[in-house]
Order: sequence, then structure tokens, then C-alpha cells
Amino acid sequence: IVHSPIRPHPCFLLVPASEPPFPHLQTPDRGDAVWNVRWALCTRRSSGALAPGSGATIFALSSGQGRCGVAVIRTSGPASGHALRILTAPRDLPPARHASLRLLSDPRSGEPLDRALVLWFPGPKSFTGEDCVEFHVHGGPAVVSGVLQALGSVPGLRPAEAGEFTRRAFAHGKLNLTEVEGLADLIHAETEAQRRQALRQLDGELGHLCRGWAETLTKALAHVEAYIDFGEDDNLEEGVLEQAGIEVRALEVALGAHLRDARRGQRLRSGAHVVVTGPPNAGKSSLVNLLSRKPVSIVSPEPGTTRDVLETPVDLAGFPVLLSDTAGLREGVGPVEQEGVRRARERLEQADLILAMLDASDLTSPSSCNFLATVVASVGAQSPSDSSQRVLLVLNKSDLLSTEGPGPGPDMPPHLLLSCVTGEGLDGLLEALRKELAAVCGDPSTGPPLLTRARHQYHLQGCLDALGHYKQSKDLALAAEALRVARGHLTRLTGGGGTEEILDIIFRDFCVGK
Ligand SMILES: Nc1nc2c(ncn2[C@@H]2O[C@H](COP(=O)(O)OP(=O)(O)OP(=O)(O)O)[C@@H](O)[C@H]2O)c(=O)[nH]1
Ligand SMILES: [K+]
Ligand SMILES: [Mg+2]
Repeated sequence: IVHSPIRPHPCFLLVPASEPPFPHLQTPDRGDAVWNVRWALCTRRSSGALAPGSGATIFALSSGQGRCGVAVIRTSGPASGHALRILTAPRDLPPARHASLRLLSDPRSGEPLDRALVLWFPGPKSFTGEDCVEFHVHGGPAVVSGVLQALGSVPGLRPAEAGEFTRRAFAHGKLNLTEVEGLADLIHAETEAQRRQALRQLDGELGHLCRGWAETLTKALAHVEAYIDFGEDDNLEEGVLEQAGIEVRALEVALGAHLRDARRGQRLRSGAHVVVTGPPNAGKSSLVNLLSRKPVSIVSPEPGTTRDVLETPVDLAGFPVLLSDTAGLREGVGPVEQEGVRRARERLEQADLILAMLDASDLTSPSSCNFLATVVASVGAQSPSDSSQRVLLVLNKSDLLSTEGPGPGPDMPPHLLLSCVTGEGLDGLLEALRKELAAVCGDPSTGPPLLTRARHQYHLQGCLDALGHYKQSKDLALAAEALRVARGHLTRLTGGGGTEEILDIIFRDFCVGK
């Protein structure tokens, strides 16, 4: 099988020249690659096995590429059971959802391919909701390609496209859209916090929350529609409109709270911006190298060594971070360094968290005092709410304190002592970073489920705006429409639709007409 990674390029099925399953086709010359591909395309058309459409059964290597201990090959679709039977002939289907040891052989030549564990998942109790099979084979490339070729020779089977198993799971209602996103994030998670957040989303927490909110809106809509239809009717319970108003206001508060947090989940997905700043020679580059455990920046005793902004992705205490080293802040220098200072200030404005660094043995120098008075004071003065920048003051070169200076006085703002040379104070700094990053990114092990994508934020904001229209509209029909728009945003967030449930609720919640 040659599987093109470029979508939507088709996958070519190469059938061994020795065993043409279609006698009316001419056998290609061995080793003639182009011929082989053309010939395979002919057989593909003749067999109809690769016809597009969800009726097809798909197969793919689901574990990573390359040599490994065990490789997992999956199939999904109606011909899965047939394929399993053919590859494990003469044995019959194993019991459902039990690992069974089977000899796999090529259905065309009867040649043994591997002794493997096979799992049979009859639909709908499977990942995709369709009949699925898993082959746990030995992970050598020859075994894997042998089994893939054998599967490709079974009529009705074709190689899966990227993401097709998950798409089928979504189509069969096994996962909603936010869960699909969580699954994608889980596969790509690089840090612990990212993994936790993705797992929570895959578990459906965000989807669950949205469904709860959508239900509230459906109920409010049912109240309003009942009032429109049966307002004159004595049998309608009193205060239905007031009840809808109360529910909408409570929802507005909840949505507002989540939207205020909106950037946090996205930061956790794509990394928080942490910028190291300070006067020249404070040891900023030394700290960046220490935190990233690699020589990202040049360190030297010469002030003004770093000119450009140097950024490096790091895992800080389990959080994904884009760490930037910047030029030391000072005035009255040459044009190149001045440009470096300009870039440093620009980067500082984009920071989620600022690591402000000073030389602890040089706190009384003009550059230190100036830095404390301008940068640290101005950032620290902002309210420490989640939307504003956060700052950690680090006093470096603590190893020089006893010998060279008196150390920080009592009026120094809250700070951490560190020595990049001896490593003293690094644990304390990492712990402080963990706390700050948990505030910047949201702590995925505790807080409410986070909005991890701009799409989530868009729909929640759309919902909130529509609720605003609801409150403003004097006409009941327009109010009902605003609720419908609001609810549409929530259902689209989880990838759903449908309006039928409203009627159900009208008749379940009310005793209209008794
Ligand atoms: N004693 C001691 N020296 C340190 C420490 N950290 C850094 N240094 C030294 O301080 C000097 C400056 O370090 P850098 O990391 O280049 O400082 P910087 O803030 O990046 O300097 P610029 O890029 O020029 O602004 C180097 O000679 C380092 O070896 C420390 O904790 N203790
Ligand atoms: K330096
Ligand atoms: Mg530097």
C-alpha cells in the first residue's frame, strides 16, 4: 500500500503481480512502478472496493510509523467481520471484545503473516459505532505492510483517510465536536497540563456544560412559545415569562464568567508567553538557558550581549511556554542595541507573565533603580486580575551576596532569590512559576472546563449577544427568535442541531389543555 500523506490524494493499492485477482487484466512487468500503480488503479475501479462513501470499510495502521514492539491495525465498517474471518481462516469470529490469539495469513496466497492478538468489536459498541476489528501484530515493517496488503485485497475494504475513524465516530454520535477536538488535543499534548485539559474535554466536560446551557434555553424558549400559543388560556401556569427571564439572566452570568476566562484555555493549548527582562548583565540569558536546559542565548560578562528577541518553547512545571530572552533595558547606547531595547519593550507588552530580573549584588545601581521604578512598578500596579500581565521579580546572583553587597533592603517588592551559577533557588522559582502559570493558563486539574479554541469563544459570545437581544426585544416573536439564535450557538459548539425537542418540553413541562 502506498499511502499518500497529501490529502485528498487517493491511496493506491498495489496488488502482487504474481496473483492477479482479475484475470482479464494484463499482468504488469515486475518492478515497473508506474505500471503497477496504473494497474492497481484499474483493479481498484473494477473491484469497486474503493468507492467513496461511508458504506465502505476502512483500514489503517493506528499506532505510529516505524519499527516497534506491537503495532495496531484497525478496520471500521460493515466488511470488518468478513475481513477478520478471511485473514484468520479457517477459524470463526472470536468472541466480541475479547483478545484472542490467531494466525493471520494472506487470503490470496495462504502465506502466514503473523501470530497476532485480534479483537472483534461488533457495532454499535465500538469506537466508531460501526463493526470494528483491531489486529495487534508484531511491529516489524514487513509484518505491518503484509497485513495491510492482505486487508487491501479483501473486497469492500479501502485505506482510511486522515481522521476518518474519528469522523465516523462523530457521524454515529459516539463523540460530539468538542470531544473530537479534545481527542485531537490529547494526541498532540506535549505537557502534563495540556494532557489534563485535553482529557477533560475528551471526557465531554465542555460539551456537557454546553448541553446543560442549551437545555436551559430550550426550556426558556418553551415557556415563551407556550405563552405565544396559549397565553389566553387559563390553564397555562402563571409567571412563565418571568421564569424564562430569570433563567436567561442566570445563564448570562455563567457565560460571562466563562468568557472572562476565555484566553486561558487557548494559552494552555498553544503556550503562554513568558518574557525575561531586566537591566543589562542581570543574568537573563543565563536564566533562559537554565530553564530551557539548552544554550539558547549567548552569555557573557559584557553588558548588551543579547540584542534580538530569542524565543524557545519549553515545558515549565508541566505548562507549555514560549520563553523569550530580550536585550537588557538601558538608554544612551548605539543604534543596534537601541533597536534591541525597542524590540524588548514591544515583546514585553505581549507577555502573559514577566520574569523581571535584577542583579542582587547591584541593587543600588542607577539601572537597577530605574528598572524597579519603571517596569516592575508599572506592571505590579495593575490589578492582579486574570486579564492583566503578571510579574515575578527575581534577584539573581545570590551567590555574590555575602561577599559583594548588602542584599535586598526591606522596601524591595516581593521577590525570589536565585543563583544561575549554583542553581540555588531554582526549585523555589519553578514552584512560583507553576502557580503563576496555573493562573495564566487555568489549572486543568481543578477549575471549570476551559474554552480551548477561538471557535468556542465565538459561539459563547454569539450566545451572549443573542441573549442581549432577547432582553431588549419588545415583541415576543422576536424574543423567541433571539433565544433560538442563542441556543443555535450552543448546539453548534458541540456540533449538533435539531429543534424537535422543544415540543417535547412544552408538553412535558406544562399541562397545556390538561
Ligand atoms: N556570580 C554569578 N554570575 C552570574 C549569575 N548569572 C549570570 N552570571 C554572569 O553574569 C554575566 C551576564 O550574564 P548574562 O546571562 O549574559 O546576562 P544578561 O542579562 O543576559 O546580559 P545582556 O544580554 O547583556 O543584557 C555572565 O558573566 C554570567 O556568567 C549568577 O547567578 N551568579
Ligand atoms: K551579558
Ligand atoms: Mg542576554
